[in-house]
Amino acid sequence: METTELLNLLKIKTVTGTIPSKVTGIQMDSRKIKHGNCFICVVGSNVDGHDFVEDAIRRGASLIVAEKREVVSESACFVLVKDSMRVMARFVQHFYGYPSSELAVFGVTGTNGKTTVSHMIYELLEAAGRKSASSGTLGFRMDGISEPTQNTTSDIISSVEIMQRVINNDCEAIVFETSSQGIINGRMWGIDVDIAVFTNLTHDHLDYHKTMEHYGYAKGLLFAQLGQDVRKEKYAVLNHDDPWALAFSKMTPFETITYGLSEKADFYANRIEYKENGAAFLLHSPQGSYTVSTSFIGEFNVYNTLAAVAALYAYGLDVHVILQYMPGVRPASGRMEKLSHASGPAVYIDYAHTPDAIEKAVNSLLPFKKERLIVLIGSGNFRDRFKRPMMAEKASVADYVVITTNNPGEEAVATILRDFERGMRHDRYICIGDRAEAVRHAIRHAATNDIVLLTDKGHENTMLIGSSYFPHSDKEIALEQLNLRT
Ligand SMILES: CC(=O)N[C@H]1[C@@H](OP(=O)(O)OP(=O)(O)OC[C@H]2O[C@@H](n3ccc(=O)[nH]c3=O)[C@H](O)[C@@H]2O)O[C@H](CO)[C@@H](O)[C@@H]1O[C@H](C)C(=O)N[C@@H](C)C(=O)N[C@H](CCC(=O)O)C(=O)O
Ligand SMILES: Nc1ncnc2c1ncn2[C@@H]1O[C@H](COP(=O)(O)OP(=O)(O)OP(=O)(O)O)[C@@H](O)[C@H]1O
Repeated sequence: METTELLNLLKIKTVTGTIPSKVTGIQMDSRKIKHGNCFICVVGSNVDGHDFVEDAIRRGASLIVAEKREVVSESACFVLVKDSMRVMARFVQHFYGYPSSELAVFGVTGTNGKTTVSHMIYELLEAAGRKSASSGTLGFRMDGISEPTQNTTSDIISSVEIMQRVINNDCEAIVFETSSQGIINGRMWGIDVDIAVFTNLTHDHLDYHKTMEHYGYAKGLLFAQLGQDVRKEKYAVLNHDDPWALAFSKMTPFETITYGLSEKADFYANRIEYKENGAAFLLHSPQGSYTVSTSFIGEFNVYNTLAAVAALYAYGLDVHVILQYMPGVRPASGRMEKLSHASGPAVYIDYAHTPDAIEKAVNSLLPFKKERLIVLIGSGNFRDRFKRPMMAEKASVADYVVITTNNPGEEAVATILRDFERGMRHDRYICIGDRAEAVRHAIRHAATNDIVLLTDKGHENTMLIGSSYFPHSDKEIALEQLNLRT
């Protein structure tokens, strides 16, 4: 692309050096620079991108966008700007031809349920023959491929590149899981979201956001991101039963479609039958009432199902068409995933890592308890320490609790265990710092009629100890231990 085409997008800038005629790509990471690329310096939370200007030039960058005058040299053309993140969003969207405008874009946000709802939307679109993609905690998925992503919400350059691939693959839709950190850090800037979905808002990430108000504000920005151009067909899909939905509905001029268990919601469920391997209920929708059967356990998954159905209705699919494919959709990896093994206790691998998610996961298993419910909880690496006693309090409903770590990183194991212990409501628990040993203990300790719920690790297959990642899979360890019992 002509460099001047990009530079003309900016009103306030200072350019030094000879402007290269063309830009061959845009990068925020010097290690990815190729000949003729534009390198955008971003001040990060670990390091400052301005420190990598020389590296970027050595690798072939010919245009540098920076906020700090000190880095300017004669080795390249420099563009000094006020805010390089903003410039990056504009440059990269322009460079790739605004790909989100050619796709139906779903954005799913909320404290819990983003992955599950995104997974359901993606699987249902595919089943209905609407070629699609999704990007989030489980990685980038399209056409049977699954590639890991660093974040739940990827940086803007990765997302735009992904959308370009999705268009080249003739897809019509993409589902983005949008974390509050991703939104507030501008990782969604310039993405033309068509259907914004809200699951719920409860305690999490307060190490980052400090207050629930700021956390809510960050989530709300997704609904503001629908924009103001009312010639477009856009929708906000909101959980009627969550008090934050009202605030989010005020952030958009577009129609809101609500879901929940209240009869006031546009999509609501009643006559719910909870089963050990799913749920069945009566769904009431603007297109009539239908019986629904799913492989998703617990009330929270009834909400997730309603959110996905409402989002796909907003997209343009008929409710009876969506529901036709619902029985074939399996839970996402590590989300209330029941291990399949010949005998022994029922073991569930789950990703619950907030007080609300622990409560919901525990409550969804209680009706099936024959003898005891054993719950394993863990955390680490200084992540939102305030939530740990609250998680332990919710886990206390179980008959026996195994307190452990998860990705302890640089944090002292004793501190993590003590944080949890403060929230315990009874003394039927044990603290085991090493997670692998804790998982083994939970299974060894369980009788055949017990239920074991392993939370917080879900699909992940690594463990951060110190600054290094080691292989670790709750699922593999649990299956090994179960096999030893037979
Ligand atoms: C605190 C935070 O949000 N960090 C995110 C941020 O990275 P950063 O600011 O730390 O970047 P940095 O390492 O300081 O580097 C600064 C700049 O120098 C550049 N650099 C660096 C090294 C080098 O050799 N050359 C170079 O050019 C980097 O590319 C970058 O542009 O920008 C990166 C790119 O977008 C993110 O990957 C990274 O997420 C980190 C890994 C993270 O853990 N973030 C968490 C807080 C997060 O965002 N979590 C949510 C999920 C929450 C949930 O739902 O549970 C998420 O969306 O993932
Ligand atoms: N709607 C919901 N309400 C409360 N808890 C939920 C809900 N959906 C899922 N959960 C719980 O939260 C856990 C994580 O679910 P999921 O991965 O779908 O959420 P998420 O928002 O994507 O989380 P993260 O952003 O941390 O990946 C599940 O394993 C389950 O225990």
